[in-house]
Amino acid sequence: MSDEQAVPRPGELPRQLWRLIRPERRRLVAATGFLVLGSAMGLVYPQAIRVIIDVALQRGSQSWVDAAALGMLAVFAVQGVAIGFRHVLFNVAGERVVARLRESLFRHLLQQEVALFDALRTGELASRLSQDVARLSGSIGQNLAGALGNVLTTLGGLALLLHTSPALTVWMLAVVPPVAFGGMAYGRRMQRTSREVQDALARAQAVAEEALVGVRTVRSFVAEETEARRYAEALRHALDLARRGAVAMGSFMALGSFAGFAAAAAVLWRGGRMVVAGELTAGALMSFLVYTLLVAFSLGALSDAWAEFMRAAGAAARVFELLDRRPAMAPEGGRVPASARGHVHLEGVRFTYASRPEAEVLRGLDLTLAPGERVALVGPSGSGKSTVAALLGRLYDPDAGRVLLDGQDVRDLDPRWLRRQVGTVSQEPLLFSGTVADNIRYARPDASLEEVEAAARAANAHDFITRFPEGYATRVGERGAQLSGGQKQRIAIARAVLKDPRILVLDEATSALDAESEHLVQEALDRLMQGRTTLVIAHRLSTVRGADRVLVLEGGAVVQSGDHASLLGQDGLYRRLVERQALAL
Ligand SMILES: Nc1ncnc2c1ncn2[C@@H]1O[C@H](COP(=O)(O)OP(=O)(O)OP(=O)(O)O)[C@@H](O)[C@H]1O
Repeated sequence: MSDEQAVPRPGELPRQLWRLIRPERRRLVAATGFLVLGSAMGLVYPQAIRVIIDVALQRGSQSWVDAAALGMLAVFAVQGVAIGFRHVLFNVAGERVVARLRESLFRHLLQQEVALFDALRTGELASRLSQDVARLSGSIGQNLAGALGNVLTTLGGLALLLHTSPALTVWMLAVVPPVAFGGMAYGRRMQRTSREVQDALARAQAVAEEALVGVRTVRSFVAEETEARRYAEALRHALDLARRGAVAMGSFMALGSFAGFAAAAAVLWRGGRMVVAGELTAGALMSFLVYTLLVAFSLGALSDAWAEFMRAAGAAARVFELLDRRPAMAPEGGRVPASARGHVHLEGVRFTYASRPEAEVLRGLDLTLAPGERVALVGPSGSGKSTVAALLGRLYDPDAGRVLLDGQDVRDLDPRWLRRQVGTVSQEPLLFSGTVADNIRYARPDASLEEVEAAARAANAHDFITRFPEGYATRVGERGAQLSGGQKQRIAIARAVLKDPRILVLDEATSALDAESEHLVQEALDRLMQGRTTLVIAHRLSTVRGADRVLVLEGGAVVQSGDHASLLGQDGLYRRLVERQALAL
């Protein structure tokens, strides 16, 4: 999804935006009031200049000068207050809209089917949450306010110019706007050049980083000189671009400054002649010049704001596209049986990951788990074991065939209810930053501390948790970084105990724990499996020995089934796997 190309469908964006902005309408109306007031004050003060020059100076009256100056001060004071309120109100409204947008986007993202996350890069999703939304926030808050102010100043300024002298206004309009727009267009080109320089520098940095991170490899291949040359080359490219940019900028500054002052001189020349001819007062000419500057700056700022709006529209389109997306798998709704017995049946299941359409993973898989039965799934790497587990929790739907729980197609059941019946303990359990208790409670946020402790006891985790100085309130660090592998696993088991599902999917850890830890984890798992239908993706001989039945998976289908002893007696894949000590590796 490339930048700046996604353009919203007409009519769509305003409606979606309005829904988000609506709650801020009072604040925005007040902000607009202050905006109008501020802009009006900006347009009033040149009148004071006119009064000072035309009336006060000609009459030689000190008191008129004083009055005009005081009047100007009052105008600036009001303008200052208006600018302050405008800024606060627009920004707060903008930030509130953006927070609302971020929240609903995040909520909506979490509702999407898992397959979407396989296809999209996480970085891209995170960038929508942060950068795209931030770009929108800039537009809604400051930019919109600024642009509106500039429109008002331009229109008001033009009206006052026409009022002061229509003839001079026509003259001014022929000279000033082309210079203002020309300057802005050029400025944007300069921005592009400076972005190119940034990109070139970033590429040079990537070269340096690669070499520094891999300094051991560089050293052992005596490639220091090669790397230095690569870096120098990348730098030279950036330097070339920067030099060209500097020359362009220099000529722009020369030309721009000349054009700007020449335009002012042209207006002054024409106006001066009118003053000499008695068609205009000196004060009117001065205020005319000030209005001209105001209009020129506002026009320039407007064309900048326009460019920013176009970028924001692109960002908005990407954000709203996601916000509009309906999950391919409804997140809730469907039958809610009173209880589950735990009979699982997969019938002729075929499945291909949408993100990998060329490789069919499951090819007509049949599998039955009786209530309370403990079944081990083994097979070579990539044979689809984890995929079977994912289908049980309905993270994906099969392309053909059915997954049945107690004889009912899982697609007819409420997914939230279904997922409460299926508990998973994976190889590398993911803990969230927070306390130990928070992590165990993840299964049931309303569980009492007693229940959390009971679950931890059942998972052989209570002892090590209470040995921490802060016990259950110990923070585990991001992704549980402050815990050992065995501790993380036991917390994950405690989580599953608390969830108390009818069906259990265990993905046995491949990385070996030390014997003591291994024993504690195994004991906890045995306790957890009691009375539950269990599917273990097995990696250890001890696990398959303890299973009621072993299923051997190959090429996306069950090729052998039976208990350990009988399978070992057959000349087949199972025996080869056991001989190679590679049940599932
Ligand atoms: N999210 C995904 N998107 C696309 N392809 C996937 C995805 N997950 C797994 N696959 C592919 O599907 C096939 C089966 O993967 P699966 O993880 O089910 O195998 P496995 O038997 O559990 O393997 P292992 O023992 O190595 O964990 C593999 O070829 C894998 O590359």
